[in-house]
Amino acid sequence: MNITDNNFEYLGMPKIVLMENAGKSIADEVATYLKHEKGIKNKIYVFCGLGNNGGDGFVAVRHLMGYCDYTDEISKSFGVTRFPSLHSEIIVILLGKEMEIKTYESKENFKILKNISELDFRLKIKEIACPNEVLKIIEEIKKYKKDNIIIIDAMLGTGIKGELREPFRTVVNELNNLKNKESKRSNLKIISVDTETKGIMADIVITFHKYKWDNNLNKTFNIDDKRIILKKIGIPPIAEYVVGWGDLKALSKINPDSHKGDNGKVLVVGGSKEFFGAPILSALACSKIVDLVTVASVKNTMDALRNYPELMGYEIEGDYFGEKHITEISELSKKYDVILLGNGLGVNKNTKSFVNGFLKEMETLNKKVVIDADAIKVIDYNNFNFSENFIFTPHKREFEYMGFDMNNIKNMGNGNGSNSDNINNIIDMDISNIDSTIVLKGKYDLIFNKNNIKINKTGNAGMTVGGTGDVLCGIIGGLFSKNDAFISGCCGAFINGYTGDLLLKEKGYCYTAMDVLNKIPHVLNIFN
Ligand SMILES: NC(=O)C1=CN([C@@H]2O[C@H](COP(=O)(O)OP(=O)(O)OC[C@H]3O[C@@H](n4cnc5c(N)ncnc54)[C@H](O)[C@@H]3O)[C@@H](O)[C@H]2O)[C@H](O)CC1
Ligand SMILES: [K+]
Repeated sequence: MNITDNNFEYLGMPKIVLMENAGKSIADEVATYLKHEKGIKNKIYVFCGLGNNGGDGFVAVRHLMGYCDYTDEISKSFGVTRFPSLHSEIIVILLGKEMEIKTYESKENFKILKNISELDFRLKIKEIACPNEVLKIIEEIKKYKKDNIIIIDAMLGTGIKGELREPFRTVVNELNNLKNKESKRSNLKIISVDTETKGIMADIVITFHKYKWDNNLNKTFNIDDKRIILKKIGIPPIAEYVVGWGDLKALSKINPDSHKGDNGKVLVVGGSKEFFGAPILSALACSKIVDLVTVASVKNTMDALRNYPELMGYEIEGDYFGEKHITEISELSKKYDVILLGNGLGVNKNTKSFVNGFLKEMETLNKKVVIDADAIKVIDYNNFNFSENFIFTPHKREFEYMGFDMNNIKNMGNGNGSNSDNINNIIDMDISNIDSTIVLKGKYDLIFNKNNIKINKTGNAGMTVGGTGDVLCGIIGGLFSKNDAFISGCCGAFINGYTGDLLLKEKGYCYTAMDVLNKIPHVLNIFN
């Protein structure tokens, strides 16, 4: 959920506008349950949490005030035509203190309510922290037998973690008891905002944008649950399919008081007599993210490695990787979290038998592997399992080596594709056996596996300079040491391209892969 919210902000839509749309949609629906009969009062109790679920509640209250303000005989008797009616009263119960409200958008909306409640006696605001204050409010609600009682649960939404803490737990228990005791009363409704706070028995749930969030188990309604009312709040479908800073914020954080090696150990398996630089570029990129990076390669690479004290080396005998290295490098790989395979490996029968044999071992060891460049070209795909621990980083030609057809990709980026939420409408071929994550590089990178798909729009034509593919592989490998494959692929593509965009502004198109590599810490810091 937060990933989409934040990525929508990345697309330029401020969260406070989303909250406004959400809160208004709540008020528009709740207004239909208000009673406008003589002698009947509407009493709306809005229980608000300290996160954005509570924020939605604040916005809903403000819009509800508009629905409660209608002229009536009392107003006329005051000789004014528009005086807030006495027929409705809204009581906001904040489950905590104002200064504990978490987000900017919630704080701002709470401030507005405070300003209104100073002038309009129909709006009361109570800040409660301990459970027994809740009991007094419940007793108060029980007294109003004839009034139309609407209870709005804006306590917790998709951000809930673990078991309910106080005073939320008492509120939920007491509201459920009230509901049970007064079950015959048609004039008492509990309406939940976005999701039911854990355990509450809501009559109605007004939820936003969609019925369930794949990456957030707090929201998994099914379509035929009659209590659910779905409200669109202005989030276009693409917001769920674009890689943005929401994805970066969801990355696991580097633990500040960690020890050497806690933040990832990566083994780079690449290089050959001719191409000894490629694995070093990947390794250097990776070393900006993890603690320990070792390059296993031929002598030429080892000689070049001497210029980079931050990298460790492991020399293999010969000019190319071959069958005889499978056991040795598989053994070595056990000490590492992630293996980067392919940069500068060379394409010949030796490297072919090494890559296929080595990947079988990696699959047996359940090792995370980023498979790039030459390794992609030499795999025997007829006898290959796309394991979920593998990330591929092909460009278009390598993608076709893998047995895919570029004509099946409707690239969302240049508008000739569909933005629907079904992978097959974007990639119309059977990828049900693709557990691996594929980062298909292009003007817009497409990152997908059989369950997920996202598009990355960072980057520019300057990225075609040699070596940026090796840098991308290193970034993804570094992230992969502490995150799962899909988010590592997405964020690696985003960081690589975003770095290139910054360099384009600074240097025009003539930046190099080393410039990108050296800019990575700066970009990581922006989004940390
Ligand atoms: N894109 C949309 O659909 C929009 C949804 N909005 C609303 O935002 C909430 C999610 O907000 P968030 O701040 O991430 O989380 P919550 O408000 O649900 O809760 C966080 C809040 O609660 C505290 N907390 C967490 N766990 C517990 C617990 N077990 N017991 C007590 N308290 C808990 C935590 O400390 C935080 O203070 C979504 O549901 C929508 O309602 C946007 O407003 C509009 C766009
Ligand atoms: K709720």
